[in-house]
Amino acid sequence: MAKTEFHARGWFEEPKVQNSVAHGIGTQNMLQLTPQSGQKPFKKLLDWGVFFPYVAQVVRSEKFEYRQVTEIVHNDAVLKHAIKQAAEQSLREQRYAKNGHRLLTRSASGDQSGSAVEEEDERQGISYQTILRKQERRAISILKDMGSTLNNGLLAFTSWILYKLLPCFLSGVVTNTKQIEMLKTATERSPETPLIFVPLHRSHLDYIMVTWILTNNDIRSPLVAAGNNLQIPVFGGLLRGLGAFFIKRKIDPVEGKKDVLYRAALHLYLTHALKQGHNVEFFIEGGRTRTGKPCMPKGGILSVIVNAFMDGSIPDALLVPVSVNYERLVDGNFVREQKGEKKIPESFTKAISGIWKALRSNYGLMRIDFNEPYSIRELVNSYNKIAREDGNNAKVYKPAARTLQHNQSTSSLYGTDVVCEEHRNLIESISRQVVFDCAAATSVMSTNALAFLLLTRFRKGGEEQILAEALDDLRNSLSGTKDIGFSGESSQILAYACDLLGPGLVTRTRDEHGRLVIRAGNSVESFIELAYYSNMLTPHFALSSILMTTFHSLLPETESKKEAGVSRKTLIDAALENCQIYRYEFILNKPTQVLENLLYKQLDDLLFSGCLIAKQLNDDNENTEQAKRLARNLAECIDEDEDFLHVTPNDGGDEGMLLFARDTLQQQRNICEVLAPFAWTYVTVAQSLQILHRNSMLESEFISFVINDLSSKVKRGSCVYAESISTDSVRNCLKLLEKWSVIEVCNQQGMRLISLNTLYEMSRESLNTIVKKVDAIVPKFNSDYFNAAP
Ligand SMILES: O=P(O)(O)OC[C@H](O)CO
Repeated sequence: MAKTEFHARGWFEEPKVQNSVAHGIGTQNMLQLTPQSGQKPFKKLLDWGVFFPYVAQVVRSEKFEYRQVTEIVHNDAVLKHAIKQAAEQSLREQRYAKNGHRLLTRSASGDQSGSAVEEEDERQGISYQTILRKQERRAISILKDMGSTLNNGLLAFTSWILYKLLPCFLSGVVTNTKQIEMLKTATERSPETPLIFVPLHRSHLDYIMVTWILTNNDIRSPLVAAGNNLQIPVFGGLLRGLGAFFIKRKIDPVEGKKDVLYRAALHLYLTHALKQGHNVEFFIEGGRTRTGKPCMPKGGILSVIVNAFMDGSIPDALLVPVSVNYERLVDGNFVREQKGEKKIPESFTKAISGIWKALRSNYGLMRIDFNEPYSIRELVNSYNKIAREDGNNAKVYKPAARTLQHNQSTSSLYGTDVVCEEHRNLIESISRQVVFDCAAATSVMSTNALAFLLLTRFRKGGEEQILAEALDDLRNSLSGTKDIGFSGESSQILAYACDLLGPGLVTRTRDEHGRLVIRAGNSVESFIELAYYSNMLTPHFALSSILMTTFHSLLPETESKKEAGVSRKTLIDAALENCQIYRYEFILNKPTQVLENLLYKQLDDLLFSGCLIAKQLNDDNENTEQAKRLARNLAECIDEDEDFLHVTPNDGGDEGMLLFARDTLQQQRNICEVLAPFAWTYVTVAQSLQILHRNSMLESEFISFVINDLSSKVKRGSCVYAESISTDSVRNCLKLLEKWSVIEVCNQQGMRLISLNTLYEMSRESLNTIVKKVDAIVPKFNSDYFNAAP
């Protein structure tokens, strides 16, 4: 990719637009948008804003009152109670440290009076008052570290700087005009209801971009929950002034011991922020995705917000799922971490060198989508409705005023899974729904499409013309279901995306016949990085990939037996089992959707595309099948009601049989390829379990072992997917094995030790069953018929 020299742009220079593709219809490029500058018709000709558009934009954009919250929290009775709790906890610990069991035993049996205990404390030099004062000072310091200093001055100044700097490395910041209008309408309609922005987290740039976009569209900037790893000199202060409030990434420093004071401070900070009319933003996945696909949600912050609604602190809040995507990731890549190396912590020098590098490069378009907000009140009502109609004793959630919340120990926190037990299922459902919706609404960028084609259809590369036809097909198949973040002629899009990703990732060269050929770079690292871009599309094709792979694993190996086919019910049941294997890798359905129905719907699509053939039905059954297909499509349209439109086909006898389709073999293979790299990671983890036999291991060591094993398989060529080398997927598979009780994970002084559960320790056979179960998700391309594919 040609490097653009960094140069500060002049006062009247228009944003840089060269080397970019057109963004979708109905969208606007914020870099070219200064609605307050006076350039629009009907504004005064001699308006100074015409000459200083960016200054006019930031000076004239709407200013809001941003109330500081820390003082209010500090005076809250609940915090005072938590300080006392923390002091008592500390007192107990000090007594234990000095006296061990001696004092505790005596106190418990009551043979020592209160004053005697105090005397003993005095002898030991323990003073409750000193401890209390220490906890009071700690509370002040926690709030000082945490608190945001969001203010209009810094917002305006940063906004102006960004107008000048962003065009140096981004060709556009694209938003959807209607979505911005929708947010404005929502705030106008109910100004006292806070907006809770919930973006999927891709880059550190997300923090300031969401704020920048909202500020310049006259929407109140949110307080943003940020990990304290970003509390670095200069940048930490800047982020704080732009709305960041910092949260420890590990809430309880000592395992098994709750930091009651910290939890109370955070809980109160958020609740008071909402009560003071602040909008809030938090990243539901905790950190940035390392794989390009969404991570499993962490319920922490959401739990506090739902609690605030449940205890009547706020009448309602609107959750706004936000989808962010970059044509090229400004943060670089996560290849090191995927290969098992440790993350390099954020620092001032790392930030400066990152910014310097960014300014001298081109990252293409950034796209942001604000999706339809959900009212927490309505969400709670609809989950209650389902709970009541299911009639299965599921909990019904009711908001109820609470005067004083004494028990903060289960309140929830940034990037942790700790949620208020009372609402655990509700929080889990809402957070999965938010992540699902964010992922579904993320716009596909040119680089996502190119990487997806290269990894699933053209692993050895392909002629540009043929790739362009495949891109046309992909765009057609996505149309109506996913937003495409680019427009124009497919071969131009490919050339543009190749240029953007650069020759280290993708090469575009002429072959001996003068034809342009596009190939993925041939290093392991290139494939891992390309997978990041490709994985944006993976969840969209996950169900069909599971179905197709399952179908082939059920199909008898020999040519003659294959004609018999597979029954629909057998296929769906086996696919459902395989979906369970991916439970920590993908969110395949919303909590309100029935997975089985979605699989039947995908099955219809596979039949329609000719990837499967239904055994000829007699006329009556044909009509029944058609009616059921229609009903499934209807259920898909009104997915909230799918529970009531659960339609399964008649599976009796030959009529439910699905036959192997010889003509579309390549297409079937492409579909299977979508999840094949994940399957290889999973099966390698399962096979590696044997090293745990009579041998517990640090989780980190086990992960390194699996990554090394995968690397040598890739080197030997026994695994063709270099992108299977993925620490994230290894971790997800370990969670699954823990869930299945195959392994046990115990925490010893902050280190995670894993070992086999007794059954699997005792019986090799049981362990082999697990390997076999996981192996069912690996596409069997070695079968004769796959080799016969063109
Ligand atoms: O992706 P991580 O883990 O570096 O975390 C990013 C978060 O924004 C940290 O606050």
